[in-house]
Amino acid sequence: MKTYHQLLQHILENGNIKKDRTGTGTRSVFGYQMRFDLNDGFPLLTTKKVHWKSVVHELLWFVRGDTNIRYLVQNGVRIWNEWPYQHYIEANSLQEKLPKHSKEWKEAMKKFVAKIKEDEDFAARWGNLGPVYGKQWRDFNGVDQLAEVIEAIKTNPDSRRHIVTAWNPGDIPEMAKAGLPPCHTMFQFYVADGKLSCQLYQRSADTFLGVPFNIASYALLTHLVARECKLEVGDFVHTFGDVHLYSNHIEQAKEQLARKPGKLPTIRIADDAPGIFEIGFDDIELIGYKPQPAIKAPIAV
Ligand SMILES: Nc1nc(=O)c2c([nH]1)NC[C@@H]1CN(c3ccc(C(=O)N[C@@H](CCC(=O)O)C(=O)O)cc3)CN21
Ligand SMILES: O=c1ccn([C@H]2C[C@H](O)[C@@H](COP(=O)(O)O)O2)c(=O)[nH]1
Repeated sequence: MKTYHQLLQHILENGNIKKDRTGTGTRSVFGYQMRFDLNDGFPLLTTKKVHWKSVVHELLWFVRGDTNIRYLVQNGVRIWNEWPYQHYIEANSLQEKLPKHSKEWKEAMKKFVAKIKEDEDFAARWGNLGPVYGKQWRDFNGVDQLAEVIEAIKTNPDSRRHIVTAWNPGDIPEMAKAGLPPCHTMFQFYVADGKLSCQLYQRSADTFLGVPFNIASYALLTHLVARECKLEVGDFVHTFGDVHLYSNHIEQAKEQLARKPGKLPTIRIADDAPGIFEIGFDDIELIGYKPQPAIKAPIAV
């Protein structure tokens, strides 16, 4: 995963100092591309431990068209909790009582998450992120983009129109309320030599926390779609707009850069596993993942 290290290094050397929505501050560059041949192994970072379980559950949650964090919470995935929680705080005018990132804020978040898990009505009211990825992939103004793109890959592999877009302009204000406008904005598939490649355009990228998840997630999506279409896997191409390192991730990035990348793991999907729309967590096995220890970093909300 030298490719990812090169991106970290590139931002450290060339990043513009830039303010951002969260008030954290970033070093950022505009435009960058990485390419991973999925036949070289599964691109899950080895120079820090990435929470694989979250990657798989989040992707299955997108594929099933779900937008409520309840499924994630019930499966021990924490990565989307902050946004509906902050929306709950603001909708109930609790900002003064619970200032972002304070001790009280953190304590109250635990209670909020427990309630999402236990109380179905509360989850229905406060756990929804709005019409984010899952909704757009499966029902973009009535179009099941994921099902259609899979059908098109099977019937017309040479097409140059194998696109899924999460950027639905009319829905952006609704997404911004409790979630975020999509960061992984659109992706395209390409077939050559019996291999399926995928390219993602990511408009905004948190290089230290988000990108390792995004690479793994789209690599897994490519495997699942290839299996569905009886193709081998090709490349995953990751193209960026504003790709940044938050100012409170710089030391962590340097710590990671000092580590040497190890051998990549592989994945195996059970032969008797159902298709992409029914596949379960246990059907997907990660083999030989031996990462170096996790590196903690605060998330910008
Ligand atoms: N600022 C920001 N960065 C992101 O990457 C991001 C957002 N916001 N908002 C929406 C989603 C949520 N994603 C997230 C959120 C949290 C982590 C995170 O905290 N990761 C830690 C711990 C993971 C765990 O074990 O639960 C990590 O070390 O990777 C990663 C991706 C990606 N997205
Ligand atoms: O999958 C994801 C989702 C989000 N991010 C990051 C990119 C930015 O740091 C924030 C979003 O903030 P905006 O102001 O809406 O750009 O989340 C990511 O890297 N990957």
